[in-house]
Amino acid sequence: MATVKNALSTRTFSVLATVGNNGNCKRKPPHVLTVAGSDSGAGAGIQADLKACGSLGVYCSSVVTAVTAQNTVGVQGVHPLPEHFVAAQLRSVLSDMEVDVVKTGMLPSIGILRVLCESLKEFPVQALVVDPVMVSTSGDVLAGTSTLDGFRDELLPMADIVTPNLKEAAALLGGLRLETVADMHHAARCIYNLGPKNVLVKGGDLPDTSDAIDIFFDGKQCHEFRVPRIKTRNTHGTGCTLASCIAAELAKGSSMLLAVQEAKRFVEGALLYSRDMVIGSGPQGPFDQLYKFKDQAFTSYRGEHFDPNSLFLYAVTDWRMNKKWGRGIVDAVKAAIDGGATIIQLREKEAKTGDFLGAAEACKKICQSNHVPLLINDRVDIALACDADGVHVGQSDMPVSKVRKLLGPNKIIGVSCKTLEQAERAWVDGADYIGCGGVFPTSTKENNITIGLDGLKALCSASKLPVVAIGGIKKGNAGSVMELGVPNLKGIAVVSALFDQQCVLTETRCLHSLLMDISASTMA
Ligand SMILES: Cc1ncc(COP(=O)(O)OP(=O)(O)O)c(N)n1
Ligand SMILES: Cc1nc(C(=O)O)sc1CCOP(=O)(O)O
Ligand SMILES: [Mg+2]
Repeated sequence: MATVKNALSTRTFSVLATVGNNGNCKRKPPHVLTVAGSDSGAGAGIQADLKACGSLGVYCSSVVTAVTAQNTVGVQGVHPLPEHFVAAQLRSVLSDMEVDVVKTGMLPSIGILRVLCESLKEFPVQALVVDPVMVSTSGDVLAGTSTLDGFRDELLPMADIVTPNLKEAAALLGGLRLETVADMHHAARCIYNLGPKNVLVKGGDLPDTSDAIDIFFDGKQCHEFRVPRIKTRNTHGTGCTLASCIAAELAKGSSMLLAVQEAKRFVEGALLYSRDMVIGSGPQGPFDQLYKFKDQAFTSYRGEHFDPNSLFLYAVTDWRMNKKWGRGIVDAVKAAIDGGATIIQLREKEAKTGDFLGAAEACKKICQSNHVPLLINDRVDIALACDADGVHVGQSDMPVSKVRKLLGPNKIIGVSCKTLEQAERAWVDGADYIGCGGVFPTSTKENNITIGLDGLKALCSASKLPVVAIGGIKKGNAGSVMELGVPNLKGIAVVSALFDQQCVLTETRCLHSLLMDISASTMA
């Protein structure tokens, strides 16, 4: 199984800037066209696609292939549109509107499927995402057997990714039994042989698993995505939403693997937010694809207020060390920033409240003028009083959910985690990043448990949040941490390596340039 390279995630948005007649700069937003059925209940189909793409900041046009009558009980009726009118819609949009990515959902007849293939040949797009909708999550059949042949022989060979659930994967493979994760790996490879460039087999229906497991195969490597299953009745439309999000991320310029990861994060977030929502009386409810607009606090970590790259060189102050070397906290912070620290945490365990606040206010000014975020360790009151950028808490400090309530959606919250359960909780509770350690033994924090490089690696691989490594890290071993190359590991947090030293400026400069060299060589 492959590890995901910790690529710098700056996205190249598909934005075409042109100068209009009046001299104004015009902007072409990333554009997904969904070709799918209408769901009267608005949980799935065209309605889900529009909401998901809109939430991700992508323009979404729509070609309706069928109108369905459905609700939380099931599908009461399907009314396919005439082929010539599906063709007319496709021509209208594709000939005029500079579509980046086409995403397909319900294609209710082989005729409609062929009309789509012809249109795509006439108007090629950057990527084609095929959600081979055949059976709804409620078990209702949405595409006949003739369409199955069309998927296999005509549409899949054109697809950049196909995203079958277990039933659809089984149908595409002639009724193959898919009951285990090993079966899913096998299915992903077999479907790949039908012609798509990438395959995502979704294991949401896999029996006897507490995790939701998906298998992604890009023709070379199989990636296994495992997340704890979210217990909710509101899962109608997950397939449509996932495929739309993949399409939206591709339209924004993501690589396929990152698009899939981001799409999965979006769906998980939406399910979590909507898990207790009650709409309709049937067995399967919709979830809220617009959740990001509803509860800022819930989704704060995805907001604009935090750039995970700021974790690159994270300086954590220590009152005793600064005293030992005869300098004040404000001078120490200034030197760390001048040397290249990308984020500062004031960890002043022994300071009196008044002194701490005074120092925090002075540091805030320096940090602000250097565009470096300032966090406060443990003390939410001090953070509020000095309007710091955020707070770092541990497992025995104030819980993240409470800190979020107090600080609001636009502040940064970091939380220390040593286990995968803690990391999952951090995400659910709305933290922005995880501090993971002790990577090595440290004398700065008493009785700290060392989890080692292996513990760090396991946590980073499972985490949905960016991670900064901490504990005993210094020039001599920083390379071994960053060269792990694990997803989500964004930097190192250090105390004694900067502050238990004669010259904070020199030590910070030195560590910063070492980190730059490492990231240049790992990206090469
Ligand atoms: C970046 C970062 N990671 C971990 C910690 C430790 O926080 P905590 O577990 O609350 O321990 P104390 O720092 O409060 O002793 C941290 N401070 N920063
Ligand atoms: C504050 C802190 N937290 C840790 C954790 O494992 O969560 S280790 C640690 C101390 C880090 O100091 P130094 O860089 O001097 O080893
Ligand atoms: Mg603490």
